[in-house]
Amino acid sequence: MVTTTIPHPQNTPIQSVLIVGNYCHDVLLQGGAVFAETLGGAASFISNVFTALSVSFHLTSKVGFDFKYPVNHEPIVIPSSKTSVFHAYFDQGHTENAHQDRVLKRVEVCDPINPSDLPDKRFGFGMAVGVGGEILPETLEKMVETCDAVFVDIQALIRAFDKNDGTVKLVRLKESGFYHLLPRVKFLKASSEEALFMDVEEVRQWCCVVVTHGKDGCEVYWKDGEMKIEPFGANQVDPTGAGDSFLGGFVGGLVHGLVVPDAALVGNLFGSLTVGQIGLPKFDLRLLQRIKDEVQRRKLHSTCWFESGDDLISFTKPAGHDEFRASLASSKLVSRSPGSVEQVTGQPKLLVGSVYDKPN
Ligand SMILES: Nc1ncnc2c1ncn2[C@@H]1O[C@H](COP(=O)(O)OP(=O)(O)O)[C@@H](O)[C@H]1O
Ligand SMILES: O=P([O-])([O-])O[C@@H]1[C@@H](O)[C@H](O)[C@@H](O)[C@H](O)[C@@H]1O
Repeated sequence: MVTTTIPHPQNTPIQSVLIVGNYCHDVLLQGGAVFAETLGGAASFISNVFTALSVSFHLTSKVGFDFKYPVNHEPIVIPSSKTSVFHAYFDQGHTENAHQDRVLKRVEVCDPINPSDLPDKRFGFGMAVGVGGEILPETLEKMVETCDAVFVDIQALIRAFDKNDGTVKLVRLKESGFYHLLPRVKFLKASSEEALFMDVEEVRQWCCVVVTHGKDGCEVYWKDGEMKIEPFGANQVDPTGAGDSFLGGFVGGLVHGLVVPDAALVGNLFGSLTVGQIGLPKFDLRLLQRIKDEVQRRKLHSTCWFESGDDLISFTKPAGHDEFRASLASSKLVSRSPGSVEQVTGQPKLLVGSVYDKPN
């Protein structure tokens, strides 16, 4: 079995998670018209998945006086600031330096998250998941000091914003001001577009790199190997938040004691559930119960991170991985009925009936 020396947090069975990143308002546009307004930000998509998976967490997030969505985990409200707002344009085609299927513009920006905004306590897991440049190098530094295992979404590190219209551009990870911290980070997640802005071969020597590939699932790279994790099918109507929900499912799976390949399947599952809906997804309660049951069953049958007691995480697909995938896939088949749907935070507001269909 291939293993690597990632210590498991504090040898305690139940892990607490710190999520750091601002909520935002998302406005989705197509053909010059707004078709939906929703709560956004990686923090909101990840909280949604954690609540679905019964993972408890602390969230540090900032919004302005105009924040308009009810949420279960209250953000810090900055009275002198507006909430960050992103406009997502789905019909401007491919650009060299941005997400392939949408052009994002940050049109309002809330305050950054400073080290002093973080709670003064230790966490098993920390997640640096900014969307609008709100995570500062010193904030990530405090996270690596106070969290046993830090997970970073590369978008928190490499986004730059056009001075005139806020268009999101990407800068190379090496020039981001965060590079020196990577040896202290445990997992770095990037979409395939974002991965072009880093040297995967170099970074995987320091931390595990997870690259997501949309409908094709994801790939995990670590020092001594790599593996592809199969996707789940989906009827995509809105790609927003797929990567965030993937990360929520992945970390949620690890928190529940799954090994990396199995947790990445849970990530793929939540990514696929997210693209099937506009904005923050609602999850069918029976589907969630099936997923949680499968995760518990799987945990009992694999050598789990927290219970192995040897401080090692296995990156090899354990026996039964394909069966676990099949059982998760079949859990998607449970039918939806009125009253069985859960959504933990803000509802999207649909302004016109049509939805965006991502070209594959
Ligand atoms: N069309 C799709 N069908 C099935 N799964 C998808 C689809 N799009 C995304 N996913 C899932 O969500 C994950 C993240 O999506 P991706 O588009 O790579 O991220 P991002 O939203 O950051 O660009 C993928 O690895 C995959 O598991
Ligand atoms: O779609 P995805 O890349 O996973 O994540 C998205 C961010 O890129 C975007 O800035 C934000 O406005 C969305 O709400 C969502 O968080």
